Amino acid sequence: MPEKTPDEQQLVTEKRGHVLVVTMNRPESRNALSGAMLRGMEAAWDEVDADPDIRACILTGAGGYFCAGADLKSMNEKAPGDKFAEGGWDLTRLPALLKGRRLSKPLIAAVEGPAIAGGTEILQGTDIRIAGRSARFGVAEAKWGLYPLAGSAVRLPRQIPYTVAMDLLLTARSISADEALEYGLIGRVVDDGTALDAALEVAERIAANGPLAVQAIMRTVRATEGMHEEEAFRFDAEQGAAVFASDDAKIGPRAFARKETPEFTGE
Ligand SMILES: C[C@H]([C@H](O)CC(=O)SCCNC(=O)CCNC(=O)[C@H](O)C(C)(C)COP(=O)(O)OP(=O)(O)OC[C@H]1O[C@@H](n2cnc3c(N)ncnc32)[C@H](O)[C@@H]1OP(=O)(O)O)[C@H]1CC[C@H]2[C@@H]3CCC4=CC(=O)CC[C@]4(C)[C@H]3CC[C@]12C
Repeated sequence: MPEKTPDEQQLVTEKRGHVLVVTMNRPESRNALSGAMLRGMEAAWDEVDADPDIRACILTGAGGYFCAGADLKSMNEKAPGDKFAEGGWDLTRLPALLKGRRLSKPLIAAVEGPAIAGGTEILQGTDIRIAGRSARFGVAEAKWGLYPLAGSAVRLPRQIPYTVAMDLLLTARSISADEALEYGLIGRVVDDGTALDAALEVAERIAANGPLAVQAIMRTVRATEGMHEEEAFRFDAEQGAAVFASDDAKIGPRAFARKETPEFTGE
């Protein structure tokens, strides 16, 4: 394997069994997002979707920090506004930050330290969220005269109570992990330094389940968002029937009867 360039090292991936761990790696800048990091993230999501051996993935940050959003210092060299004005940008989609792109496998966030601005924005594209007790969350963009362009003005009020979402978006203040848990922005608070271990435990549990079942559940949840119940149940029925017709649906009940652990093939 050729050695990675410094740019490529800003986003590190590691496969642990059936789990891909994706690490934002600029700890000296609290893992602030660079163009190179975004390119790495997009490639990682492509790998997750394309590799049938990957059954779950984790997004985390190096050095005890999750992510401080866009690199504000580099915006003094060339502002995103100037970049965008050059053309070639479709701002309805930022696939690296999971705006306009949803993964086909479960994504778990393992948060330590700050998850601010873009950090809380990408969090909203994850499925299961675990944070160390000292983690902090917030959508700080307005504080700097910026806009949360990775989707928070749309997604946050759909994920947490309206008044809390508006408070966070408009005041740009940050909140603790306990508050984020109370509002349902995250699902679990653990001791500092153990978020990745807890995320790995969850990912391994998911990876041990029938992959066809897991991915069909993901598809149904995603595709039926905003659908009328009748239409949603039609989609749900198609997905469920396909899973019940699979080999995995025979392997599971057989293992139960034999008091064995099922070894799913994903077929
Ligand atoms: C549009 C999205 C997104 O919505 C926009 C944003 O995310 S705006 C970012 C706002 N961020 C913040 O408000 C966080 C600022 N930081 C802090 O508040 C604190 O640092 C902290 C709470 C995070 C941590 O506090 P600490 O006390 O622990 O540490 P501190 O001493 O403060 O910091 C330690 C050192 O780290 C440096 N640091 C911290 N944060 C940042 C930061 N955000 N940027 C740079 N450096 C940071 C700090 O200065 C210290 O360093 P010293 O040297 O020691 O002083 C956008 C999201 C992604 C964008 C795209 C990215 C790629 C692109 C590249 C381009 O060229 C074109 C545009 C684009 C595509 C770009 C477009 C916008 C986004 C999509």
